Amino acid sequence: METEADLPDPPATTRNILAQIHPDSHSYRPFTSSSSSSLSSSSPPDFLRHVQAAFKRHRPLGMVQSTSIRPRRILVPQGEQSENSGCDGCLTVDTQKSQNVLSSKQANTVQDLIEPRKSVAAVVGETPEDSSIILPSSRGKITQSYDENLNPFELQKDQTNPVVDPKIDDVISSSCVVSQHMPVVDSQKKVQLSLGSNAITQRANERMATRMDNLSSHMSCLSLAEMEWDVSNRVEISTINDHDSQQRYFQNTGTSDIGLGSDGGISSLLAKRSALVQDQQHQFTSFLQSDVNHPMTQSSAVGSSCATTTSVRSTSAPMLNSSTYSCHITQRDLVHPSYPTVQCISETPMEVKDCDLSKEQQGCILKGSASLGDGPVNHSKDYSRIDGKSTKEKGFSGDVTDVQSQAPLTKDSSNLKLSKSEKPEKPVSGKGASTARRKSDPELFFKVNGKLYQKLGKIGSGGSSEVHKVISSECTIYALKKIKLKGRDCCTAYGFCQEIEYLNKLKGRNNIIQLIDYEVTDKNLLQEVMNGSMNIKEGRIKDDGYIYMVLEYGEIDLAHMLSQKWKEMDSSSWTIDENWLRFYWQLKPPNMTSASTDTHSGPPSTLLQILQAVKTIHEERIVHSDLKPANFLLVKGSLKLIDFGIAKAIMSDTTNIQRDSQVGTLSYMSPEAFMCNENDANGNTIKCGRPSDIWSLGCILYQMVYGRTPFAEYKTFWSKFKVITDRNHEIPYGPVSNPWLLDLMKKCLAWERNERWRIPQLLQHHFLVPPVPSKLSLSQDQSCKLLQLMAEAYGNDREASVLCSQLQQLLTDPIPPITSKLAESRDQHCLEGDWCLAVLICSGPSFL
Ligand SMILES: Nc1ncnc2c1ncn2[C@@H]1O[C@H](COP(=O)(O)OP(=O)(O)OP(=O)(O)O)[C@@H](O)[C@H]1O
Repeated sequence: METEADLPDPPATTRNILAQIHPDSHSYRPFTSSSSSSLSSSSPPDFLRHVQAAFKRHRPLGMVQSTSIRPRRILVPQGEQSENSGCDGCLTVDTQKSQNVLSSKQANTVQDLIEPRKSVAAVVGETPEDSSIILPSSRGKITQSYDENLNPFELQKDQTNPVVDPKIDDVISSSCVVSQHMPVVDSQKKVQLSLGSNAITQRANERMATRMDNLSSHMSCLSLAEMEWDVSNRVEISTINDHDSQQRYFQNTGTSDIGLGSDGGISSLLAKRSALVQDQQHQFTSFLQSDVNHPMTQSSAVGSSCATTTSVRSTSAPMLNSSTYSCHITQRDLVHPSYPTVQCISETPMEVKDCDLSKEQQGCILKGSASLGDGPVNHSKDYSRIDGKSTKEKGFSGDVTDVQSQAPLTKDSSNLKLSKSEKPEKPVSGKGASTARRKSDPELFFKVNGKLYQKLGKIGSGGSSEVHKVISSECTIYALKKIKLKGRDCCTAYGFCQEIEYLNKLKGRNNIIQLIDYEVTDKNLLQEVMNGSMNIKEGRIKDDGYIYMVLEYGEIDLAHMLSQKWKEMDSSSWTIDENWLRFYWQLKPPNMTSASTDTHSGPPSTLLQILQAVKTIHEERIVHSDLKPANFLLVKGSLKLIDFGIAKAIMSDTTNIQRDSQVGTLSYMSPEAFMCNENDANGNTIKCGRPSDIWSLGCILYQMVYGRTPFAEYKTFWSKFKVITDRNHEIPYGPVSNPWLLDLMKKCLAWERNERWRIPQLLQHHFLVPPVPSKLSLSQDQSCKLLQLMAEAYGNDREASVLCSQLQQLLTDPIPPITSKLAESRDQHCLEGDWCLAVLICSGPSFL
């Protein structure tokens, strides 16, 4: 058992407090003007004012509670046993008797009284060393334990003969209201009123002083306390700075009285206390209600220097991540808005740290501080916004500030860097910034089907659209294509809607850009396209309609990839470096025999990917009509085709599309695209189809090889038109070391569209599927001679002789059918003479 001597001297601050509370103490007489008689005779409100004043000077503590708000205490095992349990003079009253006058709620409050006895060690330990607050990290919150049942007016009843159960220290420690003479209900539901001696009182005073000191130091750490409220599933930050309410609270508490010395007195005490508690609860509830419209609603703090209490319900509290903060604003912030310190609680359990107001600019949402002088702030809203999860649900649909702050989180910062081609969006600055951010400011956000996407920068603007880099509420980067419909003719507008249709059709195809979401503000237009009931109307669209398409984000397009490479080279001395081409295209190793990407596991070449993408759409009977390097995007290492704005579906009874207008990018346009819908020399209508896309592919390949398009020197539309539509015009091909490459280009750029190779053929072209190189370089004659010799060597072996003669035959004419077992295992490439000979030689007699 601890002795008095063990107890440390309370520091001056505590002495002051204690003296105000216990003016009879010889050691700690704070106010000379204040005597025991004067104090004991002072009215309850006076006394409360002393207490309040003392606390104001020292520690801000939250202390009110409504019926619906249940404080959570930290439950840490209390090692200390009751020192005077069973001591003489302890008046024990079975609480059962008191239950008569206690409602169930009141019983709860009594239970609350009990709880501190068990848990108070969490707040204040027995010694200064162990008095440090051990915050349960798993809770992820700070809990301030307090008890509204402690009635400071009970002090007056026993001023001259203070009786303190040592355990009351604990109660006091866990309470925001200090009471020496509180009846303590023990865990066995006994009410114990200690009627101790002066010595006990003295000791208790000292212990109390110690506790107060400890409490003071704890509260200096926890000037802002957090309580868990069961009010709602929301997190609420609130502040009380309503002095009237505080005053009312104290005045109300001052109306109680305690009768001691008899059972009835205890009952009376409990009854009054419960009435008091009810009143307090009522006061607080009405305070909360009356504060609904107050800037900082739902406060739980009392005292001029104790302005803020924050409720964070651990189970429903927002997930605060490393870059979001919930901020607790002390009253000094309220009083001195310029005061720089704001307490922020990070998600890291129980971590309380100071952060600077500048956090706001960094994305820390400090609405409270920002709005301290400005008017209402709905903190719960703020909280839900800073919650990564709830933001997903709510924040993005409502308020945008958190999006701003949350968007460029650390998820993929590299993604957030704007590429050179991206122009950052105009920052909204100045006074209007915060206001602007509160709403879904179109300057900063796109809204597609009610979902907000924050603009990160403009990627580019095509002939018909603007494309922006955006971030969604899930922190995913997308490209958002915005097409303005106003001023477009109907056909063009239909075309834009058809792009959506095609992209929907191509969903899941990994070489086509994926459409995530879209919105056409002109619903009729979309409907007509989707129903196929388009009426070609004269005139242009007058309404302010837009098409929004949320697309997978591509890091770079092929055009930029190529131009970067070309910049590295001196264009005047542009020569084909086949090794570079092979590297650049990641050509398949020569020993691969199939162009199909499905049959090998290595990375497919760029060219293969281009062809595969076009194959995909051609299989879906879609002609892209605008193939060019800029329309192949690199998305996570894969080339994907974009921009189906002028794509056309091929009708089922034809292989061509009917173009309503001449479209495409001139440098890549096929001759028939220029002459689409005109009549040829035979009077047939010229139509576009898949070969048109093949021509464009030929232009891309040409550009990759030579660094310029085939008709680059013809600058104007008419000169281009003239030369491209001229069947006699010879496309210049510079020398290339690989004749297959030259052949591939020519196969694509055949003027006659029917002469152009189709995608399946191109995929088998020797440039992509190089022939197996010969291992031996024997001439045909030499090979035949060798076979002759072998046949002779086997002499009378008729079967061997037949095989040799068949092989000889193959060498001279590879077409005839083979009936032997050699034919069963043959590969078409293997039928060439040198190879067969090699097999024969290697296999020897055993093969034969
Ligand atoms: N999903 C995307 N990811 C990244 N960038 C994109 C994406 N879609 C388009 N872009 C960029 O925006 C540019 C214009 O896009 P797009 O080609 O779709 O628009 P457009 O108006 O049809 O252009 P144009 O008619 O000139 O071809 C592209 O060149 C490309 O750089």
